[in-house]
Amino acid sequence: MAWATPDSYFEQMDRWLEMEGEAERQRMAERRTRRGGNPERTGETIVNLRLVDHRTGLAGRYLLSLGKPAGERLPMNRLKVGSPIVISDEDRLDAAGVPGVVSKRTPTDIQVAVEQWPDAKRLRLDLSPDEKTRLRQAAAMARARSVNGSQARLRDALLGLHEPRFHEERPVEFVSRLNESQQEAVRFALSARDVAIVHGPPGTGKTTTLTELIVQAVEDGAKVLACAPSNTAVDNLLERIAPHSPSVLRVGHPARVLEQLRSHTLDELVEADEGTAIVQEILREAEQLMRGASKPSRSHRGHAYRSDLYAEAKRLRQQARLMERHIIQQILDSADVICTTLTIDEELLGDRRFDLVVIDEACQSTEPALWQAALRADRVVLGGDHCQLPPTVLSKEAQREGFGVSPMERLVNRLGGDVFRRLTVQYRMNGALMRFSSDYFYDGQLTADVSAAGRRLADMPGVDAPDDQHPIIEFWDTAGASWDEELEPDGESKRNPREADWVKLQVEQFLAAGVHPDQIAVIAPYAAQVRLLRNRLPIDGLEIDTVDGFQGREKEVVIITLVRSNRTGEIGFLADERRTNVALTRAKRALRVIGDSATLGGNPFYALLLEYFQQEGEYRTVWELDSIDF
Ligand SMILES: Nc1ncnc2c1ncn2[C@@H]1O[C@H](COP(=O)(O)OP(=O)(O)OP(=O)(O)O)[C@@H](O)[C@H]1O
Repeated sequence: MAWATPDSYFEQMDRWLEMEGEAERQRMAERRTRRGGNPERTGETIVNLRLVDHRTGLAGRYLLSLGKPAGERLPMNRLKVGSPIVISDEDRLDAAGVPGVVSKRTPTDIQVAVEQWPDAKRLRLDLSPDEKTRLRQAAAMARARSVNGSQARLRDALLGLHEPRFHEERPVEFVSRLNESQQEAVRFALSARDVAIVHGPPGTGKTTTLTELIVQAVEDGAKVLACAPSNTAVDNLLERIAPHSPSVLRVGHPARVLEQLRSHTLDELVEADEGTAIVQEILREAEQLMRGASKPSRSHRGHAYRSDLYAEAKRLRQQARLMERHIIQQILDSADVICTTLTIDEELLGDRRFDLVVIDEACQSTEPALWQAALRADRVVLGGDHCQLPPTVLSKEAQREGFGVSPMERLVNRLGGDVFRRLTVQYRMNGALMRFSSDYFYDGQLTADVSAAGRRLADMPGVDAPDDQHPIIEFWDTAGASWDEELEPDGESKRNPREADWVKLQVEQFLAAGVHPDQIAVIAPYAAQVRLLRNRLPIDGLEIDTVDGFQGREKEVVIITLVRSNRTGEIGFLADERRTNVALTRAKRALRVIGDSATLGGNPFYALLLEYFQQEGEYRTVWELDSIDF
């Protein structure tokens, strides 16, 4: 989509943002008032939680760890680190809950940061509409609308209103070993005067390339803001940058609590700062004064004395807060690279500007999410792949109108090759496994690096697989076998029990051959099928998830169940080819897919995919199985 002026663009975005807000609010209201059925089924609610532990975080927030009774595992849910939530009293759902943010997750516990103590025994968590983020995005867009000078030039370049401009490329001494297309992308991005894009198809080292770009920019003396839409993607970047640049700082909640990441978080750095001991001492003193003041006293003088103590305690608290703020600002000042999600804590970063903003996974960002980060420098580099998952949009109407198109996709479509460089060597898939995706999505430009090109299951230590020269690439067709899809009881999601039986058989075969459970991914497009499979295959280490859970990840073996099988050829959101592209490109050595060619084959994309399996791999039918009544 193209807009003729900044005003028309921002007016459209304000409208879509409002529609999205309305869709989120409606969804939460429906969830909270729905009676009967299992409220956890949506993945947006967890019920029957108890307080397991608590502590105090920065700026006096409470960090509450919540879990099920007897340490039961939490249900499959979409409450990720950084998600806004509401905690409510399970028995008083009509009362307004306490708002907060998820700050950590384990299989059995979920930690949330809140400013108020929730007063209840049985707690419920609901994913909440993200009003705060929306307000920040709307405010950033309002600013972007009225900027001038170099910022206006960048804005207009990001809107595609003028061609991107570049300096002459300069020679670069790379710190990592990069292939030719990666080197070219770094030189290109370093030469950008306003905007440049690094297009990274699956496994091509997009994050590796963006990391090199950041390291090079820092060597040139630049201050860099490194962002991504999700906490996990920010952590990925941070993990790569940290070994090269000690002064990299992570703000916000890290989703992965790795030791090497923790030492870069603002919380840890503040804690390690010498000044923090003094702040804590002052806070202790303030607390003592408060305690003294709250002791009962009858004398008249006592009353005045008490209010003096309160006033002094308040003064000390303010002093401590100021000192803490000063420490934080010093830490921010000394960082060469600051890593954060696109939802920027404006209070923390103030009007700090950078020489370069880098946004990884930029194709998972909506347009309004771009502007908080983009306005903080005159140069922006976006990295991503518009042929993989687009941003999530709830409002069906906004989606239909085009809200699901990320800024990166829009720019690539509008400006073409002038604005991006594509990485073309991939390090994940065996060459044959890669071919379909390369031909269909990437103009046949991908090649497999020698380290990956010949990867086979038989080469894995301890695995007893046929010593075939080919990787495993199989499509199992259920056409005519009546392995029909069904609607999950009390739900809207689809599942296919017979395909689930087949998946179980495949997993058992791979395990028997010596493949470790954590080397296998089972991918299903529908949450109901994921739930069914998780019940049937409770194997430690085996990951069963929807496509979204696997974006950016890889496994030795991937099993995909496509679920849809009906007489009308309806394929629902399988029609989004990019979703299937992600699923197909996670495997390094073995890929087995099950689906119904009669249902899928009417779609030209799946017709080509089936052809690929016939040519490159094996095309089998479930009629071959010893008994299809297993
Ligand atoms: N030039 C290179 N030489 C050797 N290995 C490389 C090179 N570039 C990337 N890799 C390897 O390829 C793998 C993928 O790299 P990276 O995670 O940077 O890719 P990505 O494109 O961000 O991945 P995704 O497909 O998940 O978005 C990593 O294991 C990385 O070490």
